[in-house]
This record gives sequence, C-alpha cells and structure tokens, in this order.
Amino acid sequence: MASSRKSQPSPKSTKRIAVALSGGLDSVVLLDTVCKSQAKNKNTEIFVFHIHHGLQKQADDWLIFCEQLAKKYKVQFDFRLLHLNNAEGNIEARARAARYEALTDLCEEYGIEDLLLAHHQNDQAETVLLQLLRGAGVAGLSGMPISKAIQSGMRPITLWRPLLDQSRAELEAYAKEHKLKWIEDPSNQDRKYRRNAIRKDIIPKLEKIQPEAITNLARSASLLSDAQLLLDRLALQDGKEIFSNESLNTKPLLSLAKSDLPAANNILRFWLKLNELAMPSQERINAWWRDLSNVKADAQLEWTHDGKVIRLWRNQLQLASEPTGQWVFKAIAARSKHLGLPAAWVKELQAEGRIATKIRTGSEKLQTKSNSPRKTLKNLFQEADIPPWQRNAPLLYIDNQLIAVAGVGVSYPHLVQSGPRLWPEWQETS
Ligand SMILES: Nc1ncnc2c1ncn2[C@@H]1O[C@H](COP(=O)(O)OP(=O)(O)OP(=O)(O)O)[C@@H](O)[C@H]1O
Repeated sequence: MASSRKSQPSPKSTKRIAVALSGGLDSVVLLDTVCKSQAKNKNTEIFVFHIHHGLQKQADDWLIFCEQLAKKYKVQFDFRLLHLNNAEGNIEARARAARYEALTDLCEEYGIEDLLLAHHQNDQAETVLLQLLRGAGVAGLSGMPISKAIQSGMRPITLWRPLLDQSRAELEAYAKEHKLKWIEDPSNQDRKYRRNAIRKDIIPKLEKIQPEAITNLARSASLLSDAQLLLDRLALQDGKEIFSNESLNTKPLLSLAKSDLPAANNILRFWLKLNELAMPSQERINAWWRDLSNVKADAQLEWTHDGKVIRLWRNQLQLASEPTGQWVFKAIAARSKHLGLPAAWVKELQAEGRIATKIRTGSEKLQTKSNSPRKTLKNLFQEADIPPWQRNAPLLYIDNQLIAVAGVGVSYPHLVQSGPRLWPEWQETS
C-alpha cells in the first residue's frame, strides 16, 4: 500500500491533479474520464485519494478496490484512515467534514492544485430539496458550486465537480458502455439518512409529475447561485461603513437594521460566510437583533454559533479567537544590555523558590513607567485594547512582587531595583 511520503512537484514538473475516489459509480466514472482525457497530456500527473472512514466492515475491501483501480490506470494512490466514533450524533456530517479535511491534507502533502469530486446532477437536486426542507435561503438553495477555492496551508487548492451537469442515469450508461466495475455502499440504501429517503422515495415521485425534475432542480440551484453572487456584492456595498477589519461595526449595522432589515441580514450572513460559519436560522438571526438592540452602551454580549463564539465588545462584533494552547514561561536571551531574562538567573531563582507565576485575582496593580502611578491590571488591559476574554495572561512574581504581566508590561520599579536585566516573555503554545 502507498505510504504517506512527502512528494512535491519538481519545479520543471507539471500540474498535479487528484481524483477523490470512493469506489462508487460516480467517482469510478470520473476517474475513467479523467485518465482517458489526460492520457496524452504529459503535463498533468494524476493522483487518486481514498478515505477509509473506519465505520463499515467492508471498508477494507473498498480501500483495496480503489488501490487496485489506481494501479490499473497507472496513477499514484494514497489513502487516509479516519477514526470516527459511530455512537456520536450526526455521523454523516462528521464523516463528510473529516473526509474533506483528510483530502485537503493529502493535496497539501503532494502539492495538488486541483481536487476533483464526483458529485453529479442528482446529488445537486437532492441537495436543493434537503435545503428546502431546512427552510434555507438563497445561499443554501444554490447547492454545491462547480468549483471552490480553499486556502489551505501554503498554496490554494481548487475543488472541482466536473460531473455536476451529468445525471446519475448518464453516468451509469457510461459505466456500462465502458464495462467499468464499482462498489455499492449499503449505507446508501438506508432511509434513516434523509438524503437516501429523498433519493429513493421523493425524487421518483417528483419525476412522475415532472420528468425533468432533476435537471430543473439543478437549474434552479445554478440560477440561485448567480443571485447569491449579486447579494454578496450588495453586502460589500451596503457594508462599507460596517465591515471594519474582521469585525462588524454594530452602530451603523443596527441603524441599517432599523431602516432596511433585509440588507442588514444580508451583511450579517455575508460576514458569517466569510468566517466559514454555518448559516443560522432566521429565528436565531432575529434573536441576535433583539440582543443587539437591548444591550446597554459598551456592554458585552456573547453568542455561541456553529461551535464558535461571537462577541460584542466596544461596539464591534467579532469572532472570538480562543487561545488554543497554554502559556509557558521561558527564559530568553538578553535582546540588549537592558533587556533579557538570562536562563542562568531564572534557574537560580527557581532553585531558590523565589519565582512564581500566578493567575489574576482582580486587585493587582503594576507600574509600567518610572513617572506614572501604579495602575490596576484592568486599566492596563483596557489601555492595551485587550478584550476581556483574553485577560487570563499569567502574572510573574519574583520574591512575591508582581514583576510582569504577559502581553501587557513589566513592573518598572522592580525592573530598576532588581539589578539583573529583566524582560520576561511568555509565548502561547498550541
Ligand atoms: N471515502 C471516500 N474517499 C474518497 N473520496 C470520496 C469518499 N467518499 C466520497 N468521496 C468523494 O466525494 C464525492 C461525493 O460523495 P458523496 O455524495 O458520497 O458524499 P458527500 O460529500 O457526503 O455527499 P453530500 O455532500 O452530497 O451529502 C464522491 O463522488 C467522491 O468523489
């Protein structure tokens, strides 16, 4: 089996593309068409990636099937094994998210620019119906895009869905004509998954009423994705005063919400999309507007959405970046003759038990300049524009005296008195 060795294209070499192969009809047809169309193109190297979800007992056979197929087409193969817990909720969504992540990792590892997925027209029609049932708006009803750039690591990767205009019936006819073999995933028959129920029970009925149902549903998705582009453009225009760096300026946003709620909703949704957050229901957005209009000036507010925290602080809505690591205290070499916390001295202080790091209790004060009064840490954090949720930086004590606060400053008198040149530094590790 192929190993996960690093291999980047050589400078003179060619473009690398990858086919995401599940072993099902769709991706087998995709691989066949890609290999045939690129057969004479010496400038493109084709890779095949398979993701083993570790959820079904047949999955080992699928992996072997995919590897052998890649061998038959004489293209490179690699795979990833996922460790998902079947007992936890929404296994479909978690498996999909983990699969995309694993495929993106493989693309990065091999320097792949284009990743090809085999979604087809029926998948698109099912997506539109699923989104309708969820009460989605224009963005959700736009379905899956034919291409999407994802910024991952050093270089961008483009996801392509070249079969989006082909129906499953057309793919099956192609597979039969070219005598292709594929595997059937038994979970595709299980109607407990909503997509399968739509595929098996709803679409055949719709086709009886309207034979072109699949093509038409996919066409609606394409028209709505054009409409979404225009809405995004409108959000940028309407939001000129509202978008500030990565935050939303809530004063003009709220005043827009009062005069033109759909425009304000559009800005909010656009901002969530930019931050790669799921679209909230209209009820949730309405509740946010209520919170924002009831909040007192300069008060804080916090919402949890899609596993992330959105916070209001100083009239700015921002996505809280939670520190992922922990603080570590490290001795650093002197940067100049005045600054530095020499390792030998730290060692000595530690050995004598004279150095300690503590967390803030609330009443601490620090003097950061020779001629300025001691200030409370709260004031210093405010002056340094450090949001309240980031104020858990550790405090450094030497001989029970507060010497420094990570990210804020050092205590001036002690710096002068203590003789050795001080400049403690913390860094966050992840
Ligand atoms: N196990 C896998 N390994 C590699 N690629 C896969 C795998 N499963 C799916 N794919 C790729 O994703 C495409 C879509 O697969 P499928 O429709 O099963 O997945 P999905 O993304 O969960 O569906 P949807 O997003 O439409 O709900 C496949 O045609 C294939 O290209």
